[in-house]
Amino acid sequence: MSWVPPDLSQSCQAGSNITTCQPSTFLFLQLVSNLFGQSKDAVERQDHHTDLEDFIFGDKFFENVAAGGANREDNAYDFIVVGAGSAGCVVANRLSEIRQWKVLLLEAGGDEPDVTGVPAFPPMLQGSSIDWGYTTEPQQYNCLRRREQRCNWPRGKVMGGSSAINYMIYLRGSPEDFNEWESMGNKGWSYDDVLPYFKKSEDNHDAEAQNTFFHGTEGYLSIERFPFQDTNVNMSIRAYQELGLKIVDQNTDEQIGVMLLQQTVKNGERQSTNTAFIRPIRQKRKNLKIETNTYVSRILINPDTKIAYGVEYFKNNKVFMVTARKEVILSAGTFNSPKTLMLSGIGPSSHLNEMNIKIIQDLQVGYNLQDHSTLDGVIIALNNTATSVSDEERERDIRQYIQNHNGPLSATGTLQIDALVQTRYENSLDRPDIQLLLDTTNVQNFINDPILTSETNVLPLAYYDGLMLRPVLLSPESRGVVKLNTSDPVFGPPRIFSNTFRERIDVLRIVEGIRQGLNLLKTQAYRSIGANLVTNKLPGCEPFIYGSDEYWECLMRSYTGTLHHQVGTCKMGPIDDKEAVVNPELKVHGIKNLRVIDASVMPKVVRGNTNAAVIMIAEKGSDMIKNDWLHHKN
Ligand SMILES: Cc1cc2nc3c(=O)[nH]c(=O)nc-3n(C[C@H](O)[C@H](O)[C@H](O)COP(=O)(O)OP(=O)(O)OC[C@H]3O[C@@H](n4cnc5c(N)ncnc54)[C@H](O)[C@@H]3O)c2cc1C
Repeated sequence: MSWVPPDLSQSCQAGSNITTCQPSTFLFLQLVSNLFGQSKDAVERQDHHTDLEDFIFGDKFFENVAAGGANREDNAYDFIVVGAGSAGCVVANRLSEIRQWKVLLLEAGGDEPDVTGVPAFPPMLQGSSIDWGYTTEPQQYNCLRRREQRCNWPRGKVMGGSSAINYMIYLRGSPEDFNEWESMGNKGWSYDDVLPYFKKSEDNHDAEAQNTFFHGTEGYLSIERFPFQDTNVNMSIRAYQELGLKIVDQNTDEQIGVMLLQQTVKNGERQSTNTAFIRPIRQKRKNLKIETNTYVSRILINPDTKIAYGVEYFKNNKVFMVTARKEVILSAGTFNSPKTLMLSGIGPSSHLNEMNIKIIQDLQVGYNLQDHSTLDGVIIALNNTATSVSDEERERDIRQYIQNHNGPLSATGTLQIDALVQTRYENSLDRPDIQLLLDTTNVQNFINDPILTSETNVLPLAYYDGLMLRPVLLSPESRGVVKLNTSDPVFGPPRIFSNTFRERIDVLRIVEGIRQGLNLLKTQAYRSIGANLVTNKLPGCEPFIYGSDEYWECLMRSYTGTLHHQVGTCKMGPIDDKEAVVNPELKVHGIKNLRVIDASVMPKVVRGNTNAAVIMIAEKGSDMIKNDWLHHKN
């Protein structure tokens, strides 16, 4: 099954006045698909995407299955891991290290196509065949100018999950984030407890690896800088230094400052958790079975004993059941882990009643949703780079990348710079509350049609003539909720009520973040290239004075953005925490032999990009499982 790029014809109408709607973009995507659409994973599997829509279900759905409509896979496993994303790939690797354990890894998507490997390509992965394509529900606080007032919240549906489509930033968060988790009743999750697990997965060969207190060199996951920096990268780092920010390694105990980011890459190629943790063992460990294009619909739980004993899944239009002798581990991510729990009878009783699902355990599944929010629309025009590269230049860059994994396509443009700052609203001593990122953009397209520009943002990050300043809210107060789809709970997308910017403090922090970021324009570095702020007002915000607090708030609510760091919907917490879904050992409260291990368990989002912390959670969770079954139960 080869990769299918996003379908721009959905957005581009005849007469669209932006360049990404021109035929050259369609041809470029076709070229990329031809060159990078296949997967280098060894066995090109014969299975096809399950045409789930063809499967009929309704009120009697689960009764039919229970009555024998399902094929039972008699071959029991010790552990079943649901979802091969950032967490699931790590867990499957670590559990299958124990030779006598039989491990089954089930993934709804297919093999990871080669297109994910190219660092400059993430924009074109969103909306492509390896994205679940979720959107938020329309709300009064956010996404007001987006199509149908919904923001796109992509998630990877592929081996590697979201680590295969993300921007590869490796940033762990502040030590105090983890101490805070512990202070919320999660014993064993302080920074001292989790640091060894960050180091365990890390294989860092850059200079900072010499600081062996914080960095590891023997893990599966390669952490490196990109091999290519264009002139604006170094110029922007100099500018931040002019503003007084120190260059620091933000993956130590010091975050406030600026750095050329560490990335999940190896020799100019992405390291998803599939690439790092599964590829090296996939054909070697006989006790690990991987099933792709396999959609898990629910966890099988005995309602009397409350013991989880397997899963039910769909593949090739057939429904199967498979059993787990020891545990089921749910690693389906922030949206699909709560969804799967609710379909299995674990969730808030009011919602499960409404959905006619028999309640096995009443827990606040789906609540506590948090995200790192940002906005589109604060644009700095540069005079030293061009968006309009010729076909020849693009082909030259592709050739260079294929030959030696170098050149403009081996990096994410200016997105490889990270500044972490504090606003006046931050009370902690040394934790940042705003991340300043510099995304790349095409200025004229954005002025012509900001919504269409973001919908058709598929070209490599390497080609740009403007910077989109993105202040990112690191410690949001707003909390959202995930619920089941009312008309199609099993196969339909979950309903995501993001509640982004519902709390006023979140807006205030971003406003100050914008102002701090715009100080870049005062620096010698930016002045010397004639960089200037694009002050055209965006549609919907014309009534406000450009640059006023009200104008920035209008942009936030109209052109809401996300760093895609949604977490928290199966919150980790002790039994007396009314919102908690899993305990500090990641076991679902009240249920035996079922854990959740993924981004959904974070009680509070870390003040860094979430992939590194998810991988750490998976490393630590795997050790907890080993400890239980090797040392206590057997
Ligand atoms: C576009 C984007 C950019 C990002 N950029 C960065 C970044 O630069 N740095 C960073 O640190 N973080 C980034 N993140 C966030 C980070 O990648 C995620 O926090 C992390 O990958 C989440 O890991 P997870 O294991 O919880 O979920 P996922 O990695 O999403 O894995 C869940 C897996 O479960 C599978 N699955 C779901 N439901 C089922 C089912 N019912 N049956 C079978 N399988 C199922 C999915 O297909 C998927 O493979 C980004 C995320 C996105 C989407």
